[in-house]
Amino acid sequence: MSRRIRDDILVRIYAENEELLAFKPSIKSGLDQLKEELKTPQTSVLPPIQDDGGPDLAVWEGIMAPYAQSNWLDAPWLVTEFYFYRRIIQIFQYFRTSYDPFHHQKRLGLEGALELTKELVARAEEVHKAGDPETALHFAVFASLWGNKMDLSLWPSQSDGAAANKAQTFANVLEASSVNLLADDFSTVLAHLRGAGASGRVDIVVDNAGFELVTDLLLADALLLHKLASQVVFHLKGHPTFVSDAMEKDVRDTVHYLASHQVVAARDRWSSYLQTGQWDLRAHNYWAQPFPFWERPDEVTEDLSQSRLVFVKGDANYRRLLGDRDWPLSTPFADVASYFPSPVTALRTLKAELGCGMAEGEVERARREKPRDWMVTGTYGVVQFTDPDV
Ligand SMILES: O=P(O)(O)OC[C@H]1O[C@](O)(CO)[C@@H](O)[C@@H]1O
Repeated sequence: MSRRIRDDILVRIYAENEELLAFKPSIKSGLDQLKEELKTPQTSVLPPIQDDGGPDLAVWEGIMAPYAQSNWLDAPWLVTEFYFYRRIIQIFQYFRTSYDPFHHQKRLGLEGALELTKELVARAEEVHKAGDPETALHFAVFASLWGNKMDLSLWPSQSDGAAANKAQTFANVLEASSVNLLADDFSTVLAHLRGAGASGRVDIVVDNAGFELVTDLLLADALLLHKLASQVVFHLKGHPTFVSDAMEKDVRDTVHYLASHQVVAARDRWSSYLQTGQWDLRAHNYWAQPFPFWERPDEVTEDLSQSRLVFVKGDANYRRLLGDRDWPLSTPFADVASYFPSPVTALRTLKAELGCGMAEGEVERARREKPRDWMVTGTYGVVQFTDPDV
């Protein structure tokens, strides 16, 4: 982990913020110090987050208190990953400047996926016109699930030349989706959304900006168009983290960018959803912290409990849903996630070695097909639902 952060993520941070670093030596030396720590992760004790004006400082003191003497390797992986990104924004003084060191990558992710996005939105429009809510939701849920395989932490943004490959890859991914599903509660999700008191509010705990975010917007669009929700609330990171994770401004930038690049749905519908509040964007620093989801500030619990269904996107959010624990893989999802304050659906491609709710036969199949890395490449996915009240 520390090597990937140092040799990949940190290298890109230097390169993509070169202009700023040239006249801000304090930021450069902060990055240099972090790089030094990561060269000797087994002996570098994790320094506390300093007062950088962040409203989350006391929370981070609490998070890091048990690890005051820990180094990069002996503190839990999830904690050090979130901590790394919190250190980065401390170095860049995000809370004083609003400077997003990952802006460039997020932008490349969006631009590099423009052709693919147009193709996908056009397909979604055809599906909507056909008028069948089940087909429309199916298309949108699986686009949103497999959109998570495109995240920038695994797929560095590339030039336009690679866009065709991405389009092809994504087409293949969608096609292969049913084969690569290790748990599929789609029909229960649909029944729930169509159930008593249909419509109302549906939430999405968002993961990455770029192409994945576009697929989440498609999901939110489908929910409204087919009257499966009357409002969609997006939960976004309060500050830059995990490279490409989406913040409120990334959603607005994305809709604006697509609207000005002839994506008609973005121009005609998505912009007005944002204006009317049918799409409601809510940012909280909690989403950028390593707590298991059963440890929540009261206001987050209160907020989520208003929802008819919360979609939880991506691998890092899924790890938090499971408390990053090593559950037996066949443990029913309901047994793990029944603490959630509302009905919940996880849309996750597997990128970390943990999981639940997967039948033994499916796990065996995946192990046979990709013995070395079936859990970490995003090849396999799950759609898992539970309603704690049922
Ligand atoms: O964007 P996602 O789906 O949350 O994936 C991020 C994942 O990448 C990693 O940082 C490395 O694989 C995992 O720790 C994390 O779960």
